[in-house]
Amino acid sequence: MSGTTGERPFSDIITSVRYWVIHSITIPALFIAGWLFVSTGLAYDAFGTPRPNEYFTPVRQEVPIVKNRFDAKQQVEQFIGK
Ligand code: HEM
Repeated sequence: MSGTTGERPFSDIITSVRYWVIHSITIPALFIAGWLFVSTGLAYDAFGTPRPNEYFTPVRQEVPIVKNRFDAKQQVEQFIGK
């Protein structure tokens, strides 16, 4: 038939009981997993994002702007006190 890819239509899937048996668990589970990922602080460690109290250190009170593109890695290591 023209105008169809032959896949099961979304309208059929999301009105089926089986879809909701599965996804009434998986959708909230994904939401809660995301919430915990952020609230436990794991996201900071996974992505290396500074925590709110880690932007400045006792030895560096100015904003950590990378100014030399060729020594960027070394500059970042100085900023984080390595
Ligand atoms: C660990 C998480 C998930 C698992 C294990 C899972 C599992 C499944 C399974 C087994 C099906 C086939 C269902 C059926 O034919 O009755 C399905 C389809 C589908 N799921 Fe999930 N699901 C998960 C998360 C999600 C989330 C978060 C969304 C979106 C908010 C989603 C959207 C869909 C859609 C749109 C389909 C239909 C896809 C298609 O056949 O074209 N799923 N999923």
